[in-house]
Amino acid sequence: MDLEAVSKRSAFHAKPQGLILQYGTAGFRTNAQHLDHIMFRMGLLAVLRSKQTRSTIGVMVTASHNPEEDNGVKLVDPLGEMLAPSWEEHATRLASAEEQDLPKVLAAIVEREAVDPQQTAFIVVGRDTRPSSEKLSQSVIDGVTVLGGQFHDYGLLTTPQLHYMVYCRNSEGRYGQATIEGYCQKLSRAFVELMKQASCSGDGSRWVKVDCANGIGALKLKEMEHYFRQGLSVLLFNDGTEGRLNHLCGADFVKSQQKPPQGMAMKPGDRCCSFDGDADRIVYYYCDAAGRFHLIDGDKIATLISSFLKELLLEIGENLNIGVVQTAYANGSSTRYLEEVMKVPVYCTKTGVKHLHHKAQEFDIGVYFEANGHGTALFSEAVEARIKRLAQELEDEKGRAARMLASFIDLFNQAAGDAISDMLVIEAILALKGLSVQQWDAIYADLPNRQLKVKVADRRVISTTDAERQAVTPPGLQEAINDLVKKYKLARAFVRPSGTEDVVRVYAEATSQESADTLAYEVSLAVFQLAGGIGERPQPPF
Ligand SMILES: CC(=O)N[C@H]1[C@@H](OP(=O)(O)O)O[C@H](CO)[C@@H](O)[C@@H]1O
Ligand SMILES: [Mg+2]
Repeated sequence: MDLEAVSKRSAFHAKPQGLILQYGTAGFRTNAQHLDHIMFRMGLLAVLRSKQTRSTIGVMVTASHNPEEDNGVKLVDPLGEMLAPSWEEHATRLASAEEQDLPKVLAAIVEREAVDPQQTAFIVVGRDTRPSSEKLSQSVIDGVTVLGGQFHDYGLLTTPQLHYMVYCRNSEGRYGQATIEGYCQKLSRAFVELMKQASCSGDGSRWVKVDCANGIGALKLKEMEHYFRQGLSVLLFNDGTEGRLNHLCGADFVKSQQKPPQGMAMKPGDRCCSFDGDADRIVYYYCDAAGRFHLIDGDKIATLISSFLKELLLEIGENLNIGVVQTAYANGSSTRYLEEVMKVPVYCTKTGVKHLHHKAQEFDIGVYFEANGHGTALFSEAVEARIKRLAQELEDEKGRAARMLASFIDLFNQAAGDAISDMLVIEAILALKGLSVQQWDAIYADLPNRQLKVKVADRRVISTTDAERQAVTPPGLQEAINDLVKKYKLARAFVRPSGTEDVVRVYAEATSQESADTLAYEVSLAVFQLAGGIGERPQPPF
């Protein structure tokens, strides 16, 4: 490895002095103007990780649901997973190193991780539709090549498509073909197969309205549509031809504002969904006859999916261990419904999909979703092999159920939460069960809830335990929250420092919107007072 060449090349990707960025929950993310050196350095790091794991590593250039002027980058590990935590630290160190220290920091990582410099490296790169993404992805490639790495640039991809490509390449084709064609065919074949089973229930002309957040999802759905048209028509809105990326639209906007995106023509009863800017999140919604908006978030998606998979297993007569993984943000009603009515065990992890993904791998079938709509289902290798065998061996109703489950296994993107794949899964389940969007929504009633943000001088003063549901520091904060929660029926509240924004997040839920709002406000005041609030005191959200 020619570290001198790295130094020379790095001069073309100079780091603004003093700029310190951290590899957070979703990689590096900030205004695109500050990211060129980060991209170059992540190209370098990807090469080291690839050499160490002797596998293909992915680099995705995107800032997901953040504004168009932002950008970001994250690395994808061999099985399509998020980068291992110890390497996140290397990423932060490498990104923060001043120019002259770069070779030293690289050499330290090589030594610490026992990277064999002679080993070959292969990197795949993808990017979203932001104006800054193309140039930034070239900087990644510059970093890859200066360290002698080979690469394939996929160009425009959704984030989950890149995760899929990495997984395929490292599974010697067992998971699928590492091409867009391979992705479209794998998912569409499974979907069309499932919809054939549903057509006997009389619904041959399904359609759904999709808000693409003016992002990559629109391009990729257009590219894929003809593969699955037999089973579903998609009516695209916010397809990027006019509006700005994520501006007043997209899954994050719809979930956090609890209202429809701009630019979508919604009639009462229409089944609608929104992707986020890199198409790894999805939420559904509809409007009733009185014009009231109803959101169907990640929790209800997880409930629909896990209940359906459980029913299929029952029909096949297989007793497999199925679990649902959520975070503290999951609506209390969803947890209660899953545990008490569906008798499905539920686990809570820290925020951030890597934690959920990791936990879900412990089950035969693990379904995970963040309330904001990021999630998927994972099937252990043994289960996948067994179901695919049963699909061929069994006959009658059992055989039909096994073949359906086998198709669902193919339809899920098991590398990462994927809005396109999840949408097809949901559409197939609704069609197979003959459920309308209103009937799906009626499975349980969400507890009213409120999320607020509080600015503090240093959010690291708040530390948490019990999957972020209890604050350990600063002293007195948890006691204050407990006292406030006690005032309301069936209420719950917690606070945690955000991993992607410089704020403390406050969450509260209760039996009425008024109580949830008041509780969230009171907890915000407690944070402001006990955790070093800055600027204006929190205002009531009503
Ligand atoms: C409450 C919330 O929605 N938090 C989001 C947000 O993380 P924070 O650490 O809360 O900023 O961004 C993450 C990355 O996209 C996502 O995984 C997570 O669910
Ligand atoms: Mg996203």
